Amino acid sequence: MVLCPVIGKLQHKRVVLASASPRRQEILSNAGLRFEVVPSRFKEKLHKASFATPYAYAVETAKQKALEVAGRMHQKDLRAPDVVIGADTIVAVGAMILEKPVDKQDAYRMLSRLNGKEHSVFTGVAIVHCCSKDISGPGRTLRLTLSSWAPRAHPTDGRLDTEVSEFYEETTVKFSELSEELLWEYINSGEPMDKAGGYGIQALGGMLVEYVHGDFLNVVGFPLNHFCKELARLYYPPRPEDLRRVRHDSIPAVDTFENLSDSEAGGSDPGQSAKGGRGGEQADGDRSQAPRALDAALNGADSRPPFPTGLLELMDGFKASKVLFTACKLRLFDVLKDQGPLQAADVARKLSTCAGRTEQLLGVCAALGLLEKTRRGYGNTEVATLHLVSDGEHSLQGLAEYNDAHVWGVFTRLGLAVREGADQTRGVLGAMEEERLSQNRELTLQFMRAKHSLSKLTAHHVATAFDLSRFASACDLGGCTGILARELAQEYPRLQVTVFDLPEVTELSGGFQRGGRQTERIRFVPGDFFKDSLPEADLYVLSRILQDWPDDKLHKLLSRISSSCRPGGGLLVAEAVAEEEGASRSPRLRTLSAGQPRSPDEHRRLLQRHGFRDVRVARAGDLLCVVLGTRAAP
Ligand SMILES: Cc1cn([C@@H]2O[C@H](COP(=O)(O)OP(=O)(O)OP(=O)(O)O)[C@@H](O)[C@H]2O)c(=O)[nH]c1=O
Repeated sequence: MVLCPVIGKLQHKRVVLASASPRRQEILSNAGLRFEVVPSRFKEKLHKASFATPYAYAVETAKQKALEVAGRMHQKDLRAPDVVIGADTIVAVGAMILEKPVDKQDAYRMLSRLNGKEHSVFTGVAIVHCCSKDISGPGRTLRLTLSSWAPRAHPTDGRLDTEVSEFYEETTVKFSELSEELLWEYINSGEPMDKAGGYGIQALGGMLVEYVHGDFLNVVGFPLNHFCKELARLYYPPRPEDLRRVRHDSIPAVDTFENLSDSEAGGSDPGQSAKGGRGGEQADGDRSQAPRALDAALNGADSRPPFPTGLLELMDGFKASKVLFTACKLRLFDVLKDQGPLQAADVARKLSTCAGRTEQLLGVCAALGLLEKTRRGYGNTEVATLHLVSDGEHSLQGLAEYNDAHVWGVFTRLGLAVREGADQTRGVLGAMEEERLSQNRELTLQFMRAKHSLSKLTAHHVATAFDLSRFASACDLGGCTGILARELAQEYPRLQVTVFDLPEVTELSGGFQRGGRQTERIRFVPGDFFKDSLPEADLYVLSRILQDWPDDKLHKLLSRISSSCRPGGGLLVAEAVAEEEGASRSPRLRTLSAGQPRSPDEHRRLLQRHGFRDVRVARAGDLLCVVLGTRAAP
């Protein structure tokens, strides 16, 4: 059987399938693989929003399922299996990921989303090669860095070293237009309940399907063909002379995009190179993932270090940001919102851009989960519709524009900042400082749009982190466009809110106001909180202000607020979350301003130092920590 030699490579190894899926077990058994079944106990609760693409989520889930079983078996019987296979199948429609329905209503919700639509089924697969090594034993113990920071088992008398090979497969499926009656009849059959997306293509669910493009078994739950190719690559790696130039596809297809930047646009559709999954391409440059490399490395026959996948992702990261910024600047998402889906050539025509390079850009955006590609062309995904269309309620277009126009330049001067220690924002935004915002209206507006879009994400969390109903008036220092003021006025019907900010900001804030009753309780007062008297208020608010100032300025501002605040008054501070004190600072690079994120305890001590007591700390989403202190009697 053509695949036997490949499957045969595993015949003399202890293979475990870390899956309770009867379909997966059947597919692998039918292919002649001998294995034990040890269902994984990994809870499939990874934070979906933290993955750039649906398939990245499936691959990571598959990996964690397999590593959990490998670690548990290593602990239990001190001899981990040789190979553990994990898999995770998800259905993706737009940027929405559909897993197994929790109940019939959920199944109905899923099937309704899929009804009459084309969607993708991704199965992520992880092949974990294990090697238990007795750390007290003789010989060389080589700690191999995992290609991903996977949890290690807590060895009793040996360390479990693992090498993870991972990939995903995508299959496109289209449902016919289905009646409510048929959907409920299918749901009441019970078949949907243990299947991603709420359907089983291999059974009754087959009746719902109009067409399938790609590997059918991948939909059922295990991409056998890709799995065998992966085994072939691992156990029969190409000879050096066969090796193509190593391509790092940590940012799918950006590499292709870059290659084409120096030649007439054309070439392969980057979206396709991303479809094959990372294992196929990554592994070409990733030979150290092959088990032979692990054996050789452990026996000293080969001292090459493990492939630095994570590091390459870090090196490539800037390309993805620049692709996003370019797409935003071209208003790509606006065009697709109004006229999508569109074929690449039509997009190029509407944007008056080069057809070939536009196609590359679209492919990369699709690979990054910003666009979805169907037979009818490219359309916005859910996240693009929500956050990248310029007039959307939750648009982050302003932030992208500002980062591209200004912050990007700041980071090009990072070396100077590190060498000279100066705050390099002056180098790029210096124009803003020296010539003052008032003489640079466009720059001010870009800054305000960026701050407006970012503040919109957290304004409600900040306004509701504590019960502020005891205050009758609030002053939002540096309140910019008044987005937080709106939330405060909306949340606390009797609160009067003053937004206090530089004259060149308050004169432009009108453009950001939307109507509504609460605006009657909001006023904008121009001024400089370092120089001018602060408006009277029961509660002073600082949202994303302190972290942008050096300590001397920060203490000056807090001292001025403390003097203006009457006993019993409050100070509400909302700032970027930093790691706990002493840990490495949040890896999110700041805009090189002179301030830095502080831990909740550092904020607490800061307020106490300036006369505030009963200091409480809360979290506002993933981004901010909120601190509220009460002014003590002097
Ligand atoms: C789209 C589709 C999915 N499935 C099954 O859906 C489950 C996905 O869930 P999972 O979390 O990946 O796997 P599991 O079943 O929970 O097992 P485990 O690996 O232990 O998590 C798997 O069963 C698949 O076959 C079908 O049988 N037919 C289909 O058309």
